[in-house]
Amino acid sequence: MSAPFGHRLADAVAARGPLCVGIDPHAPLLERWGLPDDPEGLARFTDTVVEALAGTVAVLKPQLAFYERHGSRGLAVLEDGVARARAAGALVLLDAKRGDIGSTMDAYADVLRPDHLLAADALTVSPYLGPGSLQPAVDTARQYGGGLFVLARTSNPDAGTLQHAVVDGRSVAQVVVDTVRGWNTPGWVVGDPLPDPGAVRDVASRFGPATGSFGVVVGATLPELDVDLTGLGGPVLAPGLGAQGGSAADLRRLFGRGTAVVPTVSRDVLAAGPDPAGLRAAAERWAAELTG
Ligand SMILES: O=C(O)c1cc(=O)[nH]c(=O)n1[C@@H]1O[C@H](COP(=O)(O)O)[C@@H](O)[C@H]1O
Repeated sequence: MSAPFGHRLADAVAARGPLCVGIDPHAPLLERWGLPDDPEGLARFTDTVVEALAGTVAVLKPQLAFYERHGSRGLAVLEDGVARARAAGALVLLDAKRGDIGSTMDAYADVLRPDHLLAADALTVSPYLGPGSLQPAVDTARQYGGGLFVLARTSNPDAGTLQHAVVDGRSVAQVVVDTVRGWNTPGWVVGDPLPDPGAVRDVASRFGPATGSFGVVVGATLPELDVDLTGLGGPVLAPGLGAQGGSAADLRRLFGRGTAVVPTVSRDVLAAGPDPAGLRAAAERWAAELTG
């Protein structure tokens, strides 16, 4: 088994900085890069991004939807891109937002197994079927040293319609955060009393050490941080930067300078292609802003 994802992420962030770049080959971006909207165009786009960035950024986050729309040939492009990104030293977070009943979730989580054709380091998952439905993915992640990022407070404007709903005095988003805090606490399972936030000793940031393998997604677009991340013990993936309006200043406003935050940018970096130097410069600009 590889080392636990949380440890590998902390090492990657220490060596390369916290930036995650999303690989989102939208049809308009392919066109802008002068590429056809077909598997060949997809392959050239993916190769270019991987070659330009996999040796320098901590995490690459391919968005599965943009590969699936090209059918099996698109998935073959993704398999190749994921393998090459990992070989070049980037962690790969597969953005698939999976969520289903346990038996199906178990199959989705197979992507965290090293022998899977798409073998990724971590996976985004949706908790809509209830925190317990994600348990098979937690088990697979633990077994193979993988990670999960669970949607908690997403970056889209109407996300609060569901995520602010209150269940037994806690918002849905808070239930998600508390569950992930539990998964980062040894021995805890869904249904147990919630672990004390202070139980995870806070050494790296006010959100706890970034060494847990289970993280949450909290958008950089939120007007205010309306979930309590204290003692989370794992990373916070923060999308919504650039194209969705979020900025480095928003990240600082929402999260302070906690090292456990992994900011992720897709279009705002990818628009600088297809020149690899342009892509690298755009990623470096974001990295500088985020750490500045
Ligand atoms: O899980 C995600 O990555 C995610 C969660 C969220 O709340 N908002 C969000 O935009 N994302 C993803 O992050 C990427 C954002 O792309 P850009 O807006 O181009 O940076 C897309 O692939 C989204 O699917």
